[in-house]
Amino acid sequence: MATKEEKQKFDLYLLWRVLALAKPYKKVAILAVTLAVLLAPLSIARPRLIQKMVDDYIFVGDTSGLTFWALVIAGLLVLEALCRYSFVYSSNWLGQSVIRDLRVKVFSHINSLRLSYFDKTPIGTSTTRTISDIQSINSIFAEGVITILADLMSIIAVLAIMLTTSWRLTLICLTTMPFLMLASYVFKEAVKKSYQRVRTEIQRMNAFLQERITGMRIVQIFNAERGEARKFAEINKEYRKANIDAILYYAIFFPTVDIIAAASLALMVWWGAQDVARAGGVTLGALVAFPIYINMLFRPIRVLADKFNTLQMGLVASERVFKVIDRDDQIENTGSLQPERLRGEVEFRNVWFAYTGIDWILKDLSFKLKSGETLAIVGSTGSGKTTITNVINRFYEYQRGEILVDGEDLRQYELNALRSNMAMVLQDVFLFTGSVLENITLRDPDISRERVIEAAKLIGAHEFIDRLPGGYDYDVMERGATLSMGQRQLISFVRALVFDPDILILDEATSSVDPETEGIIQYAIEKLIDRRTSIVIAHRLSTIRNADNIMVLEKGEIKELGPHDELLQVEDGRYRELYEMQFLEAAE
Ligand SMILES: Nc1ncnc2c1ncn2[C@@H]1O[C@H](COP(=O)(O)OP(=O)(O)OP(=O)(O)O)[C@@H](O)[C@H]1O
Repeated sequence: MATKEEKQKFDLYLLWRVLALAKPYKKVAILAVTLAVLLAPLSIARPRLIQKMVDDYIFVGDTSGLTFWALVIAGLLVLEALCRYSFVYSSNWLGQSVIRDLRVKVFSHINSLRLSYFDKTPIGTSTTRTISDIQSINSIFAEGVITILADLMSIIAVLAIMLTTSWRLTLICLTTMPFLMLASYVFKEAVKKSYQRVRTEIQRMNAFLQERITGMRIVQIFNAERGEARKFAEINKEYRKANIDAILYYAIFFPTVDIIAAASLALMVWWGAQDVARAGGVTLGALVAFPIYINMLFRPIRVLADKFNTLQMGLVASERVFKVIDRDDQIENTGSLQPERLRGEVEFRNVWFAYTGIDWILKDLSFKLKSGETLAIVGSTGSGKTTITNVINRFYEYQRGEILVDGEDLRQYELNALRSNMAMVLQDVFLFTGSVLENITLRDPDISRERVIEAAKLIGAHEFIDRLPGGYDYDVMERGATLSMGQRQLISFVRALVFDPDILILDEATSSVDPETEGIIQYAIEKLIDRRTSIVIAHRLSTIRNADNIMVLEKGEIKELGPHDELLQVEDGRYRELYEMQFLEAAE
């Protein structure tokens, strides 16, 4: 456990790090701080002038200068309003600019993390970090540091003017301070706790909702709506309770401060009136100005405790965001080879791989693919087929052995150069919200519409895309929900083809489609793998038959490897068994 001192040091470090983010906006930051400092004397000038008007003019029955001073007060009011507007605008502008930059930074960083990070981190967490946590950092600028500074400045200024006006009256007013301090402390701690609960509950609610909506089919098909609704109602109830608790503390605290302020005022009037009557040191003007001073003193104190909490919460959020940014979990990218194109030779030499520890998923794998060859991988579920494709892409790092591409170690290639020469078609096609065209080009400006159409025509997808309302501009709903499985697959084939990869990795979908679509897909795959090195996790008899080699994988080991005809000859062979049981049956 960190000691309180360590915690404070850490908070200061976090604060410094957050403030350092404002470096590119130094001028605006200086402007905001200057305005904060300027506002304090500006706001106390008014009551001071009122005091002067009472004492120097009204009290002595001279009305000659009243208009002038009234105009000065009005002018000051306008100036203060302008300064306050500029202050609020500049501090929020600063906060929003900083978090805009930070969001981009976090998003880019998340994009570069290894896939293993996402295996361990729920999607909801990454979204929370990029959106709501960063939003809280804005409050450090907009409601935290600079406004706290402004409030402190105005407290100091008010106290100074009060003391110079009448130190006795000031001391009378301050007798209630210990009560105020105590109330602020209790409030601050209580609200902090309930806000922490609010945050936890909202995180739970986010995660729950996200998962249920994603898995809506399962919920509905198994009639789980009622159970899920009950669970949701439970989380919702906790969320409501945490919020109400927080609001309750505000409801108690603010009237308490008002009562304390009223007590100060009452004490001041009681004592001050007697003093004026006695013709002591207090002037009538001071008695008129003091209630305004008291109001000005209590107003910032009233919100200060709350602002410290906001600052604290902003710091907690910043700690989480920095944790993501500091995560050094990228795939090592130290290679320097950046070939324009690859010949497409792939070789595995005694490759071992485990997702965790020594739980080997790939065991001593060795095989070779010549340029332009197709390798079909078959094997039972969980045998490691997808894993092979994951390590070639460097989504995950293999631990032992060597993978060579065109005779060079995979790690010798610059990651982007390597990946730009490889394409992957996943079984579970993922489409983003946007047009068909955008889903194919992935917003790469170098890929023209003509090229997309050409690729679509080549693999026989053009006709179906053209028939969609709007054609290539047809709006794909989230994850492509409005398209059929076959259509989604075809779009992902075009996507792979326009990138014209030298090595293609294809995870064939197992979902059955109607015979006509099946024909189109089969044709598309043939075109796709034609004359380029391809590794296909194969489920179609046609793909397997056409492949140069077939690898039968079992528990991460190669059981058989060779061309279709050769493997079929193996007596009691695994491929022969699979072929007869699975593929022939499916084909029939
Ligand atoms: N991200 C991961 N983290 C940890 N273990 C994983 C991960 N992905 C896969 N595995 C494990 O690795 C093993 C091989 O998985 P893989 O996905 O490569 O199998 P597969 O042959 O492609 O199976 P399928 O035909 O069902 O897609 C499985 O036991 C699986 O549980």
